Amino acid sequence: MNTRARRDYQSRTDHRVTFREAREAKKLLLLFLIGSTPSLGGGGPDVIPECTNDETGPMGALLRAYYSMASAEYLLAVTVFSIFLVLVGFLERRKAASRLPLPPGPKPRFLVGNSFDIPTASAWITYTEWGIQYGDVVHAQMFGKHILILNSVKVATELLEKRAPLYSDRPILPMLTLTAWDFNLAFMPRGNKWRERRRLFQQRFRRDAAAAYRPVQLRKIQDLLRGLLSTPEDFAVHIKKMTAAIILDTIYGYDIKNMDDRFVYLTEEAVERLSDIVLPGASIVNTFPFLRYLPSWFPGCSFHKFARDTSELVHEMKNAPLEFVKQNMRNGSGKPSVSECSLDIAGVDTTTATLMVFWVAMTLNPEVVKKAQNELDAVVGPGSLPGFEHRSALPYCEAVFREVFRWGPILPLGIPHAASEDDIYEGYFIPKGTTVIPNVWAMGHDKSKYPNPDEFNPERFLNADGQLNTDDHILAFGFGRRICVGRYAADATVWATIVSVLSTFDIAKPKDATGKEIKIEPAYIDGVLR
Ligand code: HEM
Repeated sequence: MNTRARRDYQSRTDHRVTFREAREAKKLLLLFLIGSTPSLGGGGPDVIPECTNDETGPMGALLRAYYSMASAEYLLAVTVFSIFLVLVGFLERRKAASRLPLPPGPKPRFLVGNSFDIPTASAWITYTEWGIQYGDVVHAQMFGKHILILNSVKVATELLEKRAPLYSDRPILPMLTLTAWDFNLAFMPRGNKWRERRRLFQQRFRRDAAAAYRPVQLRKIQDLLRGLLSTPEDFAVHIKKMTAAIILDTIYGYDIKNMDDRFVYLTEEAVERLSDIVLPGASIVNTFPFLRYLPSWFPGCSFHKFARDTSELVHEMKNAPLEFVKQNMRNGSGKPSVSECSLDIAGVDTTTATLMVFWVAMTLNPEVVKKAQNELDAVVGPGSLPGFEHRSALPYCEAVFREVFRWGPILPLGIPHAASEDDIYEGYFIPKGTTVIPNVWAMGHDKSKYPNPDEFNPERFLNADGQLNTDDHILAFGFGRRICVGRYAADATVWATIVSVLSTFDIAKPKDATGKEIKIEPAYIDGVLR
């Protein structure tokens, strides 16, 4: 054998060794991947032929090359295979999960689902009845879109709070974008923009920061009392002005002067339109998003005009305070700039609506007014207005405050959340994208917890000794990571207004010309806000 032939032979032999060992290594690698070897750190690299630095000659070089190639190949294979396994596992789980039943609910019809079962008015009553029939978690569908109704505090806590990362999104509603309402934090999908804005809001409205607004709140409440003294019949106007004034001052430093203020008008108008934008089934484009790309003359696409008009209104509403602040900037006040925060429905109209519920409740329950006034007289004394320092000494007034939120939640179906991933709850499948509606009305009208729930009865929050019980969770502020950011400020405004009004005024039914009381039938306007 000549030198060249020997080298070829040697080289072929080395290759044979390498291929054989490589085959062996691959076999072991496969065994490892299917679970025969203990672990990547233990079994994996150990099975590859050892290669030391002092190994010389072509065999050493080949083994070194092989070692590094095999390691890279090995790692790549492990990575690819692991990703593959994760994907298969995910798909398998999804397949298995989707084989699980959906939560119980009214039987859907072909294509339209439960579109005809979901009422456009007082839906919370129907949902509460479904709760009695089907259970705490009820499923419905509209043209293939899943809706989950949560009828008890237990399930709302389980899903919206304990599984908050899965249930902190909002449903995608094209109409919100078309009307420009999507600027509002309350309707923003979960994501960085929402997180950032919420964090800013929280900085200004968390419990201790909100306490700084008390002087503004008390000042505006005194304006309300003066207004009530001069024109008591305009109580609704005075309340609106007060809540708007508090929000505008605390968020924008905007000191509102009178009710004709364009900003208040714009806010009211824009909020009124929300029910035609966000309620399930309210707008066809929310059900069939492709319609947004069709022209307004196309049959069924008249929503375009409504959307255009509303978006002009919303833009003007957003810019009105900006214009004002430009002219009246209070430099160095430490308040957020307009570009950082945005006024939202949650601020003005929720507080106004809650105080209107209080007004109705007092008109219908004069004995509650009397009891609260007796407590105020005993604790604060005549001739003085109650302050926050009196709060803990006024358990009956606190019970009135809690009962207002329970008896007449102004967002009876909260603001819907959305599931950002598939989920399984008590053996039921909840698909990604499901709209999740907390039925706050049902929770506060649960007969087992609140007997005679339609009665306004503050005593349900008191123990036999007249002290407050532990039921202090105000469900009306929502749940989980989407819970109302303004709740501490709202809590203070509502409480201080209730006690200030009760300590200075009687609230009673109006009388006719003969002095007879006029009967009052409380009626709620259907909408996002009642
Ligand atoms: C009595 C008055 C109020 C009530 C009943 C109320 C109720 C609510 C409810 C039910 C939500 C949705 C919670 C959820 O999705 O689970 C919400 C969200 C919100 N509220 Fe309030 N709210 C009130 C006052 C306020 C005030 C005064 C402010 C601002 C200063 C405010 C700011 C917000 C904001 C920014 C959101 C959106 C939070 C988010 O989606 O991350 N609210 N509110």
